[in-house]
Amino acid sequence: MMAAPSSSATTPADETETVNPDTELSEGNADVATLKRKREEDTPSDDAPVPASSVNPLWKTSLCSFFRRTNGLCSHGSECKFAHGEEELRPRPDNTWDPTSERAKREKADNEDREREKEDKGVLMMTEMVDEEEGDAGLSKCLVHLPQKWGSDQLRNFLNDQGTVYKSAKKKKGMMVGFVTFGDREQLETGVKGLDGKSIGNKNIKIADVIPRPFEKKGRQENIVLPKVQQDGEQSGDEDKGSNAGIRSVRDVVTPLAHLSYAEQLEEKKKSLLHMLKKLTRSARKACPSGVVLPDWILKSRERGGLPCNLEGILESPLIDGYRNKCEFSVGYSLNGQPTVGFMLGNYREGVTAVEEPNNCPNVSTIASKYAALFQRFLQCSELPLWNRFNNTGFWRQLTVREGRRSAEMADSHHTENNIGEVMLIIQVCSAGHEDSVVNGEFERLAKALVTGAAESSPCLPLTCLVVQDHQGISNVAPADAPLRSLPITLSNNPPPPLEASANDDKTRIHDYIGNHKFSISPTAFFQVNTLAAEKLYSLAGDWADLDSDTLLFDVCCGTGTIGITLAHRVGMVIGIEMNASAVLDAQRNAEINGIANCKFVCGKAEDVMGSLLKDYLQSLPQNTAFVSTKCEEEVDNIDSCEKEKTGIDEKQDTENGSNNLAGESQHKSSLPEIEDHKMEDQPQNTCISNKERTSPLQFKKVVAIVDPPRAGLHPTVIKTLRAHSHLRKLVYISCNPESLVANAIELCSPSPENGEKGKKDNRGWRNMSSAGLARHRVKSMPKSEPFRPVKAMAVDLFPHTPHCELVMLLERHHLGT
Ligand SMILES: C[S@@+](CC[C@H](N)C(=O)[O-])C[C@H]1O[C@@H](n2cnc3c(N)ncnc32)[C@H](O)[C@@H]1O
Repeated sequence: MMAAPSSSATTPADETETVNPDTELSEGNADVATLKRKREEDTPSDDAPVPASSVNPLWKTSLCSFFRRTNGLCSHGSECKFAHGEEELRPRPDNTWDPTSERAKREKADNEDREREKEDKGVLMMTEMVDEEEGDAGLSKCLVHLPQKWGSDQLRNFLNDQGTVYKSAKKKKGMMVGFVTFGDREQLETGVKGLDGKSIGNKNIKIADVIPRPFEKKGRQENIVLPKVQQDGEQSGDEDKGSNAGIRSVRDVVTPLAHLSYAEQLEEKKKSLLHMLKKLTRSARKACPSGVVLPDWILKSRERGGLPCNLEGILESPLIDGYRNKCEFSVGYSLNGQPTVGFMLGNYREGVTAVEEPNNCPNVSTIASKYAALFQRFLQCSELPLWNRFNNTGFWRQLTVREGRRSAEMADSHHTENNIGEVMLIIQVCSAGHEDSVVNGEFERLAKALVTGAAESSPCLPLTCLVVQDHQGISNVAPADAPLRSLPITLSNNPPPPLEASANDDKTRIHDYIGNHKFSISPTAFFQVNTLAAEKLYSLAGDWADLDSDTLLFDVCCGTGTIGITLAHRVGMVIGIEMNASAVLDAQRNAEINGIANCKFVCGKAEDVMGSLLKDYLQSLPQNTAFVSTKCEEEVDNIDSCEKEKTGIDEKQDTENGSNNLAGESQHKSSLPEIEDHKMEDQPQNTCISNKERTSPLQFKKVVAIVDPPRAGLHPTVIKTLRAHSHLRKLVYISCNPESLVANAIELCSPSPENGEKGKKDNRGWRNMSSAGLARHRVKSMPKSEPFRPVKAMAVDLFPHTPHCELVMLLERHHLGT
């Protein structure tokens, strides 16, 4: 199931939008009810032809209750619209089955089994929290589902309240697990019996084994021989096998769909997208203010089995294996205690810190795996320590491998690895507290090891630039302005040139191609991780945006300018908006190297600049006064604090959510590029426009926006701005997180209240709301404006073997004056 990673963590019981096959079918069930009401009127007469299944998509998609109750005596016989028995039953348009059917029940049970299996396996390994002196790890247990805000004191209080006898107990705030060591086996058995299943809040405690790992001794790593894993308190006989027992493999964690054929993976993704889309209809129906007529698209959703618009399909990824052009490899210890470069086996919150090699993850390219192995070999004899997530100390943190393809003319269709022409390696470290001379020495040795390893590899590996990122934060997600320095790449035995204190812009970039367009990419700029599939995505967005030379295209969250630049020849002008300063510089450079003159890129947060840009560029167009009032535009600026805060939280979740840290995207704080005299006088300080003069407003017949926000979705201010500007009739929404698309679409597509009703000031409950619940709440204070309507949706699979998928939705408003 493709649940967005953050949903379960933030969705409380009272606001649940969880996917329940029964409630999911409620729209469909409404259709069935209508069918049942009509069955008498529609009873086909002898000479009337039987309605063909093609006429009604719900034909025989529900079991006939008369047939079932009367043991086959339904008077409509074979002409009955309802299925007489399981054999006649057809799947519903959304690919689900009548929930009362055996098939649906079996599917549900299978899903539950799978979920349970996942839960059972989702535990744990670490001894950092179990002291050496406490001795026998066999006497330690891990308590799962504890409140994250608890520290060790609260855990001990809880154990004392329960009358549990133990030797020591530890817990770190922020984790949902704690560790208890018992004095002897009897204490352990009694303790486990008393604690297992005990509820705290709405969670039941689960007891898991602790799988010991090496721990740190006074800053120096020390590997200890691993005790055998405990199975029901017994020691297993095989150390190597034992240490991995019950733990999901890195392949399962990073690419959980890899066990399915590609066709099956697409089917899974489609199913989960259909569930998500139906949530949009349900939520928009709920959000519709009382006394306001439901929009047509909601009323007609019944004909589509509850969908807000048709899901037209799912475009396949041209490459299914090794497609990622960017991999972020963690540095840490494997289950066997070896310094390892790869992926974490779970997330820190759940107490998992073990890292395993990426070799079995089919989405990782051979080149990336080889670089991970080279770096790993280097770390095994480095003088400096690996980063320790428990006490936030250490030096080596992360390796990012970014690849750029050669142009299409040079492509080798048989050996896709041969198409990689450039590679950038970014090594993240935390230099604080380490001596410069030692650090510089290690960097020189590292550069040599990587350059030599790449040259000796067969075939040899491309290596274009080597960059060090210095980051002191707790999570590996560094801000865009974290210091970068370039390491020289030299193969000769001559002494290398001195290390450069800062990354020289020209030396720290790689290039990739989308169609015939060449893109220059700097270390922290976003670039879609599956270039060939992104090409399909952008061209679909362009087709749906219905562009022509009279179109002004807003490319919102434009990154390195990929969407605007690839579509520039189809429009009059492109305005790109992006908050990451180096991505904006890349975008400018990219327009130049592709000889494109009709693109402008603005550096700033969309929520800060969108309103004034729309005003500037649209001011000479005739206003559609039916829907825009000055008041409405003014109101856009008044975001209440709840929205601001919530957005901040979403962004944080976003960055911390990359549980398998194959993040294609990180949230960056913008730092300004050095472009002089380009600040727009009426813009907030942190924004600038990339061209020399401010272009005077031009007359464009059409204004279209393509938005491609990060996982958290669009800021509420951007949504209000888009709604407030009635010239904007068409909006193509590209989303890497269907859950936030749904939340944003609720706000974009729900009618605004008649009397400009204000949202309640008391927003204390927002923290516990789902994103859809929050969106419904915001609709209440939406300034009076014409809503969009969902016209069609299409998925593009950029992430084979994982549950993720891009979703594109076309939103429109009626034509001016209608
Ligand atoms: C999913 S990426 C899309 C980038 C680009 N459209 C592409 O396909 O390469 C989202 C981009 O939005 C940028 N971003 C995130 N929050 C933003 C904000 N509030 N305003 C403007 N840009 C933002 C990120 O830096 C990132 O480049």
